[in-house]
Amino acid sequence: MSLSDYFAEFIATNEMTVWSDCDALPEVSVVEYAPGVMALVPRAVEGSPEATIISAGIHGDETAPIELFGELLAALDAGQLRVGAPTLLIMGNRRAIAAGRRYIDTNLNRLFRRETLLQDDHRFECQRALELMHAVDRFMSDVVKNNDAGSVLHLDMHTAIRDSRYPRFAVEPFSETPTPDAIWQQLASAGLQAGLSQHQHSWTFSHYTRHYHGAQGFTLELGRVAPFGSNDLEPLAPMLDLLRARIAGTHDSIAHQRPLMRFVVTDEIMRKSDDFELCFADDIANFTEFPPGSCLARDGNDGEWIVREAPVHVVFPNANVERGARALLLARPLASEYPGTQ
Ligand SMILES: O=C(O)CCC(=O)N[C@@H](CCC(=O)O)C(=O)O
Ligand SMILES: [Zn+2]
Repeated sequence: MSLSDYFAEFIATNEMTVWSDCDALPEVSVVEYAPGVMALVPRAVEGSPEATIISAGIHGDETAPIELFGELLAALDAGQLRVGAPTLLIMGNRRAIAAGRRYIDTNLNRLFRRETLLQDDHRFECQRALELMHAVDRFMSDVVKNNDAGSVLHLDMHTAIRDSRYPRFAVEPFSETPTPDAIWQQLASAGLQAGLSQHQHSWTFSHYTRHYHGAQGFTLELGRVAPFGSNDLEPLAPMLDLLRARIAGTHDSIAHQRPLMRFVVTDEIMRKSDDFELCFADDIANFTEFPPGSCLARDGNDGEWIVREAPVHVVFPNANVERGARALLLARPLASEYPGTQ
């Protein structure tokens, strides 16, 4: 069975896909950790190559990352991409992808919290979050050597609902430990134009690998949501190059010279009531700047959110989130444009 067939079947069928070993990767141990989750581990490795976790389809309507993932599978199947470093390949929300929806019961990318996610919550995404957390735990304990957790890179690929002043950007989950410069440089070389650092825990998938395992986890926004077949993958070619290089274990040879604009989240506005609305047009681009005095949102009896003394940049505004969920992030730029500096 090819990896492409396996993942296509996983998305398309309601039956459990059964992985049967393939001939295309003779020097690689290919193990199914959970449905739609494959660990590829080279049987003989030189040195200690850095492991990578690559996930797509956590939101079912974000198709460009799924197409990029498909390119990797095709290259692996064709023998055009050698596995030189441990890799965990994850296809997130099967049912939401098949339905072309962000999620089925609840937003999967808010559930990655060990302390609160219960085994007996039978909503589809809750069960899937448990499977994905266990798969990452297994990869980190069985495959990643002791003390190497900090070198593992988790790239959780998404696309944004709206346009963006920086069409491709990385969200860095909150952590006490700063991301090494070399990682920012890899992201910049992959064509990411901005990095947005979270100011508090957010319980997303990439936060999970960072918070519980000390890995380098990022949510990547790779353009705008579009149906399958309508994505322009050309601007994502450098991203594909990075993914290929990480799998091959050759990313050290990638040239780094692009700048990356850095922002930090200063606040988030939650939707509290049914009467929540944004004060600005629905289709403004991510990172649009609002000067002091601007109204950002109105929420039932809580009144209006007004920008105070310094301008803010608005990211992920969405009035239609579930009650209690994040409706927008407010960010400010860091002083320097260059990777790793603040
Ligand atoms: O465009 C939007 O409003 C949402 C795009 C998206 O799915 N973004 C991620 C970001 C996760 C993070 O904050 O790290 C999400 O909302 O889950
Ligand atoms: Zn998403």
